[in-house]
Amino acid sequence: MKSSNLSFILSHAGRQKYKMYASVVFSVLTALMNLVPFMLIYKILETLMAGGGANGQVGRLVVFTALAAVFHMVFLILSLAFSHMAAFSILHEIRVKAMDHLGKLPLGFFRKHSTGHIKKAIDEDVEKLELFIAHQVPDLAEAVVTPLVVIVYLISLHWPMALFLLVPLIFSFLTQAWMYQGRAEMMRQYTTLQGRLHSTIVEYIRGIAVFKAFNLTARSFHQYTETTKKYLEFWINCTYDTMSYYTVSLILIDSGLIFTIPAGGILFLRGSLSSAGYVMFLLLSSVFLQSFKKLLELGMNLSMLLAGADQIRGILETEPQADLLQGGVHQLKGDIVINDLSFAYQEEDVLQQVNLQIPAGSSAALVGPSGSGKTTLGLLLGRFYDAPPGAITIDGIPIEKIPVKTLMDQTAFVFQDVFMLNDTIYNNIKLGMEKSREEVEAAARKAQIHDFIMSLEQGYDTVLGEGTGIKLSGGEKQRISIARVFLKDAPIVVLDEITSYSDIDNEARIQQAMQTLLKNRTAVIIAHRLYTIKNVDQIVVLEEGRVMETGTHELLLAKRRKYHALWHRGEGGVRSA
Ligand SMILES: Nc1ncnc2c1ncn2[C@@H]1O[C@H](COP(=O)(O)OP(=O)(O)OP(=O)(O)O)[C@@H](O)[C@H]1O
Repeated sequence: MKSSNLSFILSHAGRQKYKMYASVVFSVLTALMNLVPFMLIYKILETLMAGGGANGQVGRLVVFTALAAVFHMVFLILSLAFSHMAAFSILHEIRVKAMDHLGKLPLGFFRKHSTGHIKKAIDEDVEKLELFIAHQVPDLAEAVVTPLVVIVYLISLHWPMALFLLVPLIFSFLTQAWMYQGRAEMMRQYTTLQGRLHSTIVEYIRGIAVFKAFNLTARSFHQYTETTKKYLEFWINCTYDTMSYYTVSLILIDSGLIFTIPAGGILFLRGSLSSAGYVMFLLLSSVFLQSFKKLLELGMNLSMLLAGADQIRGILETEPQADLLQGGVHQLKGDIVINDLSFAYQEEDVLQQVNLQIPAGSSAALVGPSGSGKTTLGLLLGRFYDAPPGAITIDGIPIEKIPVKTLMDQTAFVFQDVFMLNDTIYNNIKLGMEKSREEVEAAARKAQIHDFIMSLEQGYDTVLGEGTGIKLSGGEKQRISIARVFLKDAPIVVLDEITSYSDIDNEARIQQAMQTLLKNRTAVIIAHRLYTIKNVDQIVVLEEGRVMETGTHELLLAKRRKYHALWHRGEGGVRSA
C-alpha cells in the first residue's frame, strides 16, 4: 500500500526528523505557555474576589504571568528555529536525491513527463514542503494542543458548561468531514493543472522564436490560454464547492459564544458558577473556538501542500534503470552484435528483427528515410531506452548486464541537437570530466574548433548562453560536441547527423575531424548525406525499422537496390560528384 505523504517526508528526513520532533515539542510548550496566563488570571480574580492580595500573593501571580509570557516567546522562537532548520535541510536532501534520481531514469520517463512538470515538482512542490515543515507542523501541534488543554481545564472548572461548548463543534466537524470528501482528488487535479501551466510556459519561452515568426502572442498560444482557463475554472468550481461548507462550519464554531454568554450567566445567577469562573469561560471559550478555526484553515492548506509531495514521489519512486550485473565489467573493446532486435516506444514496432554485427574498431553507417529507426537504434546502444534482453551484446555481454556507468564511460554520443551549458567554452568541452587544460585544447584541435575558439576575445573562457551575446552556429556547436568525444576517448562512438549543418567550410572540417575520430574505434554513424559515409566499413540501409541491405558503398551501388536508389535520388551524390 502506498504510504502517506507525511511518512514519505519523514523517510527522507534522516536525522532532521529529530529537529522536526523538537519543533513539535517546543510548539506544544508554546501553546501551554499561552494558556498559563489565563489560568493565573483566574487565580488572581479568585484571590481578589475573596478579598486576598494583601499578602503579596497577587504580586507573585503577576510575576508568574509575566514569566509565562517570556517563556512563551522563548519556546516559540526555539520551535520556529528547529522547524526551519529541519525544513531547509530536508528540502536540500530531497532536491539532491531527486536530481540524482533523474539521472538514473530511462529516457521514457522524460517522454511521459514534460520539462515543466519535472521543474515544478523539484522546484515549487519541494518548496511547499518548506511551508509545511517550517510552519504548518508547529502550527498544527499548537492548534491541536490548545483546545485539548483548554477543554480539560474548562471541564475541571464546570463540566456541564464545558461539554455544552462542544455541541456546535461536533456539528462543525461533521460539516468539514463532508467537505473533505473527494478533496484529495481535487488536490490532484490542482497539481496536475499547475504542472500543465508550467509546461506550457516553458514551451512558450522555448519556442519564442517560432511564435514571433508566426506573430503568435502568449494569448494566441492556444495551449496556454486553454490551460489558464482550466485553472481559473478549477478554482471557481473549488470555491463554489467548498464555500457553503466552510461558511456553515465557521458559523457553527462562532455560535459557541452565543451559547456560552447566556448559559454561563444563568449558571452564575443560580450560584453554580463563580464570577471568576464565568469570566474564565468567556475568555477561554473564545480561545478554544479560535483554535478550532485555525485547525480548519490548517486542514485546507495541508491538503494543498501535501498534494505537491505526490509529484516529488512520482520522481523518487520511479524505478531507475536496472544494472543486472553490478561492477565486474570496466573496459569494453566495442564488438557489437545485434540479434533479432525488435523495439517499440508504444505499441507499434519502430525496429523489426534487426540483425547486425559491428566488429570492434570498425565503422557502420545507418542510412535510410526519415523515421526508419536510425536514431532509435543509436539510442538503444547507449541504453537510453532498454532493448529486449539479449538483443544487443557488446563483447559478448548482453547490454542490460553491462553497468550503466561502464557503458556511459565507454561510449560517446554526438546528438543531432547539441546541448550547451551557460558556461565557458572550456567547461562546455570538459563537461565535468577529469581532464587537464592541455587535454581539452588537444581535443578541440582534433575537432577542428581550436582556431575558432582562439579567434574569440576571451578564447576558451568565452561564456556561452543567454545574455552573453555569444551565439555559436550549428556547425560550431557540433564541432564542440565532437571535441567532447575526443576528450572522452571512448572505444565506442555513436554520431547522429553530425554534418547536418551544411556550410561547406564546416562540413569539410567535420569530415576531417571524423577521419581522426574513427581510427581504432567502433563507430555507428547516422547519416542522411550519403557522400559523408562513403568510406565506412559497412553501410546499413534501414526502411520502416527493417534492415534492407548491408555492405560497402561500392558493393551496395553495384547491387543497384535501395542504396543505389537513395544515392541517385540525390541524398548522396550531390557533393560527391
Ligand atoms: N520518443 C519517442 N516516442 C515515440 N515514438 C518515437 C520516439 N522517438 C522516435 N519515435 C518514432 O520512432 C520512429 C523512428 O524514429 P527515429 O528517430 O529512430 O528515426 P530516424 O530514422 O532517426 O529519423 P530521422 O532521420 O528523421 O532522424 C519514428 O516513427 C518516430 O516517430
